[in-house]
Amino acid sequence: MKIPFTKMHGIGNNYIYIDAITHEFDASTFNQLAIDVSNVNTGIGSDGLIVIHPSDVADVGMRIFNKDGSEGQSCGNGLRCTAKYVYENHLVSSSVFRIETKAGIVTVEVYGERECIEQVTVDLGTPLLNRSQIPMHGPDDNRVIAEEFQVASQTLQVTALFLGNPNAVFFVDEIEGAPLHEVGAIVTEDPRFPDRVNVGFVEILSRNEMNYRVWERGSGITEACGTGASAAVVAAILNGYIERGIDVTVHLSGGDLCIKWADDDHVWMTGPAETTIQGVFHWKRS
Ligand SMILES: N[C@@H](CCC[C@H](N)C(=O)O)C(=O)O
Repeated sequence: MKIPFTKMHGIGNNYIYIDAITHEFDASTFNQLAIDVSNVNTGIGSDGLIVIHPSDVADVGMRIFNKDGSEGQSCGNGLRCTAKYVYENHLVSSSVFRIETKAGIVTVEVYGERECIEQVTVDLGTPLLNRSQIPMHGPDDNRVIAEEFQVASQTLQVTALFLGNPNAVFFVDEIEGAPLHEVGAIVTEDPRFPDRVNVGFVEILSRNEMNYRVWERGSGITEACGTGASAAVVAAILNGYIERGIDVTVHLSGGDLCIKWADDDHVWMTGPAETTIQGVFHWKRS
């Protein structure tokens, strides 16, 4: 089967994009297709698959499938790339438009020439802070802020919230020593998070700057996670490290994002989107 695709990335978080507005695909194959395109040896190599599809409730729709074939609810870097793709390909007319995701409808704004969008702002909406909304098991339905959290033999402090996807955030003294493998790989599968979780590590650099690294649910370590970095800014504000309502620069392995938790409760993320390859994947279904 021949699958036309575009490979795009947002600060290194790379996905294979298929356009289900222009082409027809069998939606029941998306989980397996994500596994197969992500394989660097027998596929294309990516952090997963993003399907751009028609929407009845917004201008376009987007679905995100991780490397292991599981479906996430949203994707911050993927939303910026989807916005670039649909605007450059004249699938929307205005530079401000709405994208449907499994986590709700988000508004995006693209900046640049019609054929060459470079930066995109995404209104990721309102973070969900109560335990049951993350979801996370526990004794009550309060917010999870610097809560003691046992991982193997260590006692850590976790701040958890839902912003597009479930996120657990740990603050560390130095990002280079962040235990991505030792803690990230374990916590993402921890039964206290019934839907699994994205695991982020944050080093606070100043009142408006932080380093962030991530172990993504379903994909492992990636160069960047837009919803995760946005959740990390909210977590830093909840812990009193950063003030609300200001632009925060988040340094990720693949580049920087500008993120603000505004006074109206919405979280705004701005960053680049890039196209790297267009082609046809010759898919031998496994
Ligand atoms: N990389 C993404 C998030 C992708 C989904 C995530 N792994 C999940 O399943 O929750 C981003 O940029 O937000």
